[in-house]
Amino acid sequence: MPLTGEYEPSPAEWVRKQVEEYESSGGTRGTELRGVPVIILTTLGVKSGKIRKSPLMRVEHEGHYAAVASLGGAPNHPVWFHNIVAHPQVELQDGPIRQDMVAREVTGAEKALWWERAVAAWPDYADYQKKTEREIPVFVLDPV
Ligand SMILES: C[C@H](OP(=O)(O)OC[C@@H](O)[C@@H](O)[C@@H](O)Cn1c2nc(=O)[nH]c(=O)c-2cc2ccc(O)cc21)C(=O)N[C@@H](CCC(=O)N[C@@H](CCC(=O)O)C(=O)O)C(=O)O
Repeated sequence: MPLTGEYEPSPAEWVRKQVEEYESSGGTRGTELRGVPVIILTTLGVKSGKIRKSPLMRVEHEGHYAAVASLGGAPNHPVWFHNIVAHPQVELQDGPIRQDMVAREVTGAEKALWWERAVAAWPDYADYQKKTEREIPVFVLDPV
């Protein structure tokens, strides 16, 4: 069931612009970062109830995706982390395809497997983890 509510664009201009280009082109433009594929994760704001959209690096395996709450290795989680924890029903756009997903945080061996996939897709993730004491959370998004 697609998320409904008022969309609140990101206060970060580069993020807002990427979402705008991605969506207005039907997922044919604005779909990369430095030549690497990006997806759009839509979450429900845990406080505002508004629709939030966060581009993330595309980490996919057999129709399942990872959402890596890296925030470039910042000491704190991205805010969308709290949205997903409170409301795991999310939407994912991968190029022209949008689908409803359910998110679950992974730990242990499953996290290690997805972390390997994430670093293979975007090696900077390994640098981000080295930069911070915070253990970067990984969510797996399973199709509904
Ligand atoms: C700036 C902040 O964004 P954030 O949710 O912390 O997410 C920060 C970033 O992770 C997010 O911008 C990502 O899209 C950045 N980003 C990546 N971020 C990542 O963490 N991982 C990635 O792989 C990644 C890739 C990527 C690729 C392209 C690109 O353009 C951006 C990319 C934000 O939107 N803050 C809002 C609030 C957002 C929100 O969800 N509020 C909740 C309240 C939540 C609460 O307060 O608990 C609500 O509405 O209820 C604000 O300050 O008004």
